[in-house]
Amino acid sequence: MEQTNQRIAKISAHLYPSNSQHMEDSCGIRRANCRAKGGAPGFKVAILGAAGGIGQPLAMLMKINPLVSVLHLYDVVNSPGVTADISHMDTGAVVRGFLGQAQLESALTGMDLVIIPAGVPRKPGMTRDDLFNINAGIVKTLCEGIAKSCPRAVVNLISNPVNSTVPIAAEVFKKAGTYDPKRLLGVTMLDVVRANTFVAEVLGLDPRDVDVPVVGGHAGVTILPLLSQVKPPSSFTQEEVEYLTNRIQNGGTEVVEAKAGAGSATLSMAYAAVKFADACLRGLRGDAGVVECAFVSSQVTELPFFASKVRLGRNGAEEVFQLGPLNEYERVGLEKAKKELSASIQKGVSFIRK
Ligand SMILES: NC(=O)C1=CN([C@@H]2O[C@H](COP(=O)(O)OP(=O)(O)OC[C@H]3O[C@@H](n4cnc5c(N)ncnc54)[C@H](O)[C@@H]3O)[C@@H](O)[C@H]2O)C=CC1
Ligand SMILES: O=C([O-])CC(=O)C(=O)O
Repeated sequence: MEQTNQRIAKISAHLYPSNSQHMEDSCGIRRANCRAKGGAPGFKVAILGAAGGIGQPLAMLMKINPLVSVLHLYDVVNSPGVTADISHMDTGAVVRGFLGQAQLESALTGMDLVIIPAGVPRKPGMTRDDLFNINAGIVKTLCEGIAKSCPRAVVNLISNPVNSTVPIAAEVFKKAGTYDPKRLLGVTMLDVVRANTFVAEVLGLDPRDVDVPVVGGHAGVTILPLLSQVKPPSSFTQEEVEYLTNRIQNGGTEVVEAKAGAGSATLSMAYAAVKFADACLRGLRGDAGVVECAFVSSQVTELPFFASKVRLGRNGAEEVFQLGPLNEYERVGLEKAKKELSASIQKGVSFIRK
């Protein structure tokens, strides 16, 4: 009997070299005999709000991303179930779940990239700004956690109103002494994704071959598609310009109304968030020429934050590009966008400085 036990121990030690360390599995249960997974090079990514409408498909898509080695899923509800589910996917990333404020620190420690889709979504008849009262506090708390536990992480902020939540995050980081403007990015990728789709429809092209810069911010008239700079170079009638600008600016509302009270864009947003996060990770890896639109600290206009094309590198948004030549229609749109943006930015700043 003793001999048999020794043989099993020997085989086990060979098969499970990490046996003595007891790995924590995806449900947070400490389980013996889990072989140390991974070792695969990659980045550590946390999703805050991972059990939500965006969070769940986003978690699924990030689990597939080969650049991710560790995926932390944090929420105030339901994260154990989502984590258990996602963790069964036979892709490289190791998944761990975290539930509630008491586990925020563990969820964030060591992360390279933090994606934040936490917060309430719109219902028909609401503007994104109507979400401010609830989401401002959520973003503040989560950013305080980031400042404490992973101050060097790149942050992708999705929670609305982005035009105000990004300034809130910046103020929280400034207060904590950890602010690096290059590492804080408001996610406006869905505006670009929509613009590519709608413009491709009008031009009769494959959306994958179309690139539309969308600048400004992420609400109504602050969403400014630059149709004069579409690639491949294209011309539009004035009617097409007005139709496209209006549809791109109101894409979010189109989904909110179609969902009729059941929330806002989640699936297309998860797609857009992964497209953007993947670009950030390629930048962190050191890939050259990674350029996407994002709402960042900016000197492109007189406003402290503005969405435009940025070059993503090892330190986040390493270069913020100028807007390039605008036509008259776009110049008028820019003035309108700046007026609303300025108020939204100020509202975010005042929330923390009050
Ligand atoms: N930037 C963009 O382009 C877009 C932004 N959004 C915004 O994303 C946010 C989330 O949308 P959905 O996923 O549809 O909402 P949802 O309500 O389905 O999910 C939100 C999740 O956040 C969680 N949450 C709430 N408070 C939290 C906290 N303190 N810490 C961690 N998690 C917390 C909730 O438990 C829930 O699981 C909304 O503010 C929405 O307006 C939505 C679409 C596009
Ligand atoms: O419209 C909303 O409330 C959600 C959002 O930001 C979008 O879909 O662009």
